[in-house]
Amino acid sequence: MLTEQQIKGIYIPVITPFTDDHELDLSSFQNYIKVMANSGIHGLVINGTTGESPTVTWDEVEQLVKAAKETLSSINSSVPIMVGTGTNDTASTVARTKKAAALGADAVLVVTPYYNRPTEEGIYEHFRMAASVGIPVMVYEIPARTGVRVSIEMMKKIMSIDGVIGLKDSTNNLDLMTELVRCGSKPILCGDDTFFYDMLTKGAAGGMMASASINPERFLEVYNRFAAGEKEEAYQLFTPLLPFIKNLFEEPAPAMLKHLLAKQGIIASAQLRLPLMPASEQLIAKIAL
Ligand SMILES: O=C(O)C1=N[C@H](C(=O)O)C[C@H](O)C1
Repeated sequence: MLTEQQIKGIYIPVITPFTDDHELDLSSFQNYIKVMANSGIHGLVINGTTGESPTVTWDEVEQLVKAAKETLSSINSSVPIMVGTGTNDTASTVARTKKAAALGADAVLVVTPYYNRPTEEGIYEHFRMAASVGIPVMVYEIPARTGVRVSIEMMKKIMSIDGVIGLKDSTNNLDLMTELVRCGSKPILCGDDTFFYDMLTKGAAGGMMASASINPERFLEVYNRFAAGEKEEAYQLFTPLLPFIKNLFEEPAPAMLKHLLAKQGIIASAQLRLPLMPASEQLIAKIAL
């Protein structure tokens, strides 16, 4: 199981490859997991936003976790696996969290409950219940997608729950993490790729970023330089990545990411499930590998 100390470095929220018939493509998935794990990244996240969680069934998530574990063991890799189990229903979140624990996940990623607009007390209870299962919980705050923004005071309370080991911060600004770090918070990973360098300077422990799937060593180098105290070098390495990151998210993710992974030959097809659509020809023309 993951510890707070292991929440650092580059975590890859993995895509879910589909065949052209929209079925799971486990063979591409296993190849992709192997490439990511061999690159030296610090962790993998299955069924995050990048994994198209809204259109992947729980039964499919279980197949993905089993396939990833099998691949990692075949290459003697100890890269930890985090599984997205958060929904906007506390009971189903708890049930999924129990199932992820039974599958041997190292931690779970639980998003702030979206759509039903709970009170802050309700959100606190949601995370408390998820953490009570006994597998480490990483909180995922992404207001632009959930439609709710947890106050800084409430996030401090949520972070103090036993079993919560850190926060993936996709709030699109530095206010939350600046205050949490000031109070000596549990580790925070940047979940908003363009902010990676800025968040490192404010005390982030690393990043959980979809863009790091493409040539992960570029992001690892930024992190390693920064961690070694070579901040200017890290900045000089990160700045040229920004146009690539912006293009990657210009259209709904992970369309462009899947296109690039297919182009690199890591997965067989860039297929998505509706309502997500393939990357446009205009965007494809903008990004040369
Ligand atoms: O897969 C995720 O989870 C990620 N979420 C962020 C988002 O959805 O905007 C971006 C991050 O790169 C990965």
